[in-house]
Amino acid sequence: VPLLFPPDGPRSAAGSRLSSDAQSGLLSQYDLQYYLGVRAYFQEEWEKAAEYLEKSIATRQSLLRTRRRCRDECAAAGSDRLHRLDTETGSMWDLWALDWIQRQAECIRFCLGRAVTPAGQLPVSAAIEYEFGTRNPYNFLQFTYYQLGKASKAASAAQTFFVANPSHLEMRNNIEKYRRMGEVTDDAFTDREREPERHWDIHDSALHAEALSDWERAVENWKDCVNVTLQQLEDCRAQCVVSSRTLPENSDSNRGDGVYEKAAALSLSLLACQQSCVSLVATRPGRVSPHEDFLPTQLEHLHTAQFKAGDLRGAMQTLRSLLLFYPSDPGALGNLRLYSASLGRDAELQNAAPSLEISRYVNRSLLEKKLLYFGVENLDFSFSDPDLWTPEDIVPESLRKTWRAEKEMLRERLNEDEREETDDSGFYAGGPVPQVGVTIAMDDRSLNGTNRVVLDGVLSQAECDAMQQLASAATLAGDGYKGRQSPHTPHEKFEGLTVLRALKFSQTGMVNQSDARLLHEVGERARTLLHSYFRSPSALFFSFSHLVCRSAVAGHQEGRLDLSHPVHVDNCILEPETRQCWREAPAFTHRDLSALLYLNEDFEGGEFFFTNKDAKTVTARVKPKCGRLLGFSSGPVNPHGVTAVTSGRRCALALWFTKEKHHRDMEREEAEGLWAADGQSVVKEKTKDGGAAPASSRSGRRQVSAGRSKEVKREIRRDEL
Ligand SMILES: O=C(O)CCC(=O)C(=O)O
Ligand SMILES: [Fe+2]
Repeated sequence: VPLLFPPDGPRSAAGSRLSSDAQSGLLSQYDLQYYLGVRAYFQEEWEKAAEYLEKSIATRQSLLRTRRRCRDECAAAGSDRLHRLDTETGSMWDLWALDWIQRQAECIRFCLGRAVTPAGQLPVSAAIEYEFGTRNPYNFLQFTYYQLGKASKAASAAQTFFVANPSHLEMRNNIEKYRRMGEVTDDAFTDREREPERHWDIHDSALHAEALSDWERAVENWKDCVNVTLQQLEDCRAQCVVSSRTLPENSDSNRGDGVYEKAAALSLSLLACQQSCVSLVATRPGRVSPHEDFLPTQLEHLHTAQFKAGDLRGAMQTLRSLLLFYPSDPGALGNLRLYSASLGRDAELQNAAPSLEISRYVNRSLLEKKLLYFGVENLDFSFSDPDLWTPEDIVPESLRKTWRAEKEMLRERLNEDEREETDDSGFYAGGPVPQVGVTIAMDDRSLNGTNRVVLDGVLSQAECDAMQQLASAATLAGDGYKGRQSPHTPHEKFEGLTVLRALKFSQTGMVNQSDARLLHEVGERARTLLHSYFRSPSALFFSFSHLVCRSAVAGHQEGRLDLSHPVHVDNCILEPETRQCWREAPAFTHRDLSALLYLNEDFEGGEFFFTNKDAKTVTARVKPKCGRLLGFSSGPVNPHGVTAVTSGRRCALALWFTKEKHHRDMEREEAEGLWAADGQSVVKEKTKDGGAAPASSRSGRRQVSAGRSKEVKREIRRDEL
């Protein structure tokens, strides 16, 4: 967000610029609208935030459509100059070429000028492109609509964001919450960005039809999929040609490139942009890697479906299209021979030509690649080819050699990164454990990682029983706290109880006051132990904690393959494909230390495990049991998950700590305040670093009558919804 400063300074100027744009009826700067929306959001001016965020989305969509239209309208501009290129010789050739480009550019500029303001035609920053590419505007909109009480709109924004960010656990929780709201119907959960991704729906229907052996429908779906994919490619390519771009910078200013070198660099960068559409269109929202060989693979499927459906002519035509990508593919050639033999002398069938669209597509792509590889070899241009089918003879041998060497180096570097991984949390595991009876059961070495620990003996059996009892009592008490379906899996129920909620139950007599106090106190105990063991240089504040149980849903366990808690990192959004972890809102980025204090072992499954950043390779496992405290730094060095709980109920106190005071858990403080107001000592005392140390007393036997308790105003917090 800090990158989104408006280009023209003060707010009033920006606002008035936009309103005069609106009067002109032209499309204005969507990045400026977005900036105003985000700023209103942080100022909690929800109406205004919704207005500007929606405007920015709509303006961007119109702009993309306008560019495509202008490209189509101007496709023929100046083409009479092109004909001269074939006939003219000598020094006039380049002038005709420049003239042709000039005509095209003029046509496009004029076309855009009729629909878009001059500022709206300028390129937006990479940060804005990233925001829209990851659908972050819908993240802001979700919360904005929630604040405005527009639950259906919020649900749709949540869904739209989630489709592109499927590992975002908080948004998943939000969607679950919207689903439980009576006023939100199923069709509210629409993906608002579906249109430019509709080839995926068709793709999936085609696969579905195949699975059902419904070959007629599969043929229709695959044909449709190929066509829509080609259209999406055109839409994407149009954006390269028509949107303004900055001239490629001289990498070396002394080289003194002239106008021709600049022109070459610019047109090569346009070609590279157009080529990159292959990857963009083949990448599902929310995924990082494209489907490899997307178009040829669709043709393979289409061919099989046509054959199965008895459409030999169609199958033959599709094979010929496929051979344009892979001219010497032995499977395709073999099939072609087979068809020829069985079709006999039916001339019409034998001559089934490849699809015109595919043949145009392949030819154009080959021409572009030739130019690009020329640039790579001779002009220091860098280009990464998105296709697997590129024939070898298009790539100069010298390049192929360099690539092989680079690939090798990259592989080595990746291995090194894995080994040299460090944790920037500031923790330094290995400090003393200041409690009698507590032992270090596993450390960094035995847990195969950085800043991880397992301490045993933190709770007595009686304490574990009391806490489990508390979980059961709170479940029985109802009042909004019913075991609900887990946000992570449909095969388990999930119950969570915070200290404040336990206190309020105790005030109405539904749970024991002493148990509510115990819940608070064992959290403090865990905090002290971990603060000391991890030698935290700063204070550790509670960020959030709850008593949480996961129960297997009987009759739903057969052949289960999912996890109780999918692999994740607590303070960032893990992207296993790239091994990156995005420390960005609204992940709980302020969490520094995570802990689980386990209460029981009488269940099946439910094992905790750490993985590498690939989210696959398990590096250590921890089996829960009463009094076992697992602590680890919340950052990217510690991806983790929980295996399926297939029978029984698994309970733990989950705790997250932060080093930043302003992120401390206000709810917990509220509970402490209520206890203090009732004349009970708060079970903590301030230490010099601002943190809290546990007191020895486990007081609080007195039952408070329901009538006397003060009602606590509690709002849904941003991280809860
Ligand atoms: O329950 C556990 O063992 C781990 C839970 C967890 O990773 C989480 O809630 O973030
Ligand atoms: Fe976690």
